[in-house]
Amino acid sequence: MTALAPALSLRGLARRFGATIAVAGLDLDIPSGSFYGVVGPNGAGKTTTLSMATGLLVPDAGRVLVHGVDLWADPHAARPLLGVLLDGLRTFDRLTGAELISYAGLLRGMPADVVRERRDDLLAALDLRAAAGLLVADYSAGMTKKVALACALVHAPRLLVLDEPFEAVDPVSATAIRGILTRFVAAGGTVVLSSHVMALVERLCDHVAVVAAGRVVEAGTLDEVRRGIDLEDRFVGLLGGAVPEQELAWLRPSSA
Ligand SMILES: Nc1ncnc2c1ncn2[C@@H]1O[C@H](COP(=O)(O)OP(=O)(O)OP(=O)(O)O)[C@@H](O)[C@H]1O
Repeated sequence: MTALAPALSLRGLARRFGATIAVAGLDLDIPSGSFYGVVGPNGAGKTTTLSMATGLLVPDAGRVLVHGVDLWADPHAARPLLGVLLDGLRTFDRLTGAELISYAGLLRGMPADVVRERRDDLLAALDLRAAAGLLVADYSAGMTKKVALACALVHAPRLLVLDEPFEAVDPVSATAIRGILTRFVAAGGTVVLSSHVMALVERLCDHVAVVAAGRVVEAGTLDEVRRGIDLEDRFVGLLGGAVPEQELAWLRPSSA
């Protein structure tokens, strides 16, 4: 591990599912201390990339370095550095929210009293105190996302990788999460998040990568990527031509 190493380095990352090439030799460096947004159209390979970058999906090829540590060669050294929230990841939903956070902390080998203290802090910070004793199976989509975020934060990782962390989360909770993440980066942590909400990426992130067809098509600081225009306009300019405009002539209320 070196002080100068990027928080996350992806080199030649590749993965296919049958005939589908989900990630096609993707290279990306996430500087330490950055708030990094990953954007791209549906099916671009973002979730597959983040799954391989966090040890949850075996790559067909390529390397993942977390603060200079090779994740797939030395997972025991790399995993403690990582906090992960992935879209659609199954969780132990027969536990209560409080139990799930405790379980995540204890699994990381943390002392029980520290886990208890951090669990209570996280439940309060994410407005989950009233739901702490409910089964996660009975949580709403936004509450499930918040408790999963708490599990990703409990061991105070150096690098947080979050797939769509704001999806389904109400505006008050989203503000609280933004505050938590901003303070985490200000304290020297690194956040990588994927999102389809360009305004959110522009507001939060200092770097952005645009991914399409399993590759990075543009990456750099927010200003380098958006080139003086809105990120959304830049995104559509880069990729909009890929989606043909299809006239749905039958889609008229009167044509039933
Ligand atoms: N488990 C799987 N089995 C088969 N194909 C998969 C699987 N996971 C992903 N794919 C395919 O890989 C490609 C990339 O999917 P991925 O979920 O990584 O994209 P994404 O950029 O996260 O999309 P979205 O923005 O819609 O969430 C898609 O064509 C998808 O159908």
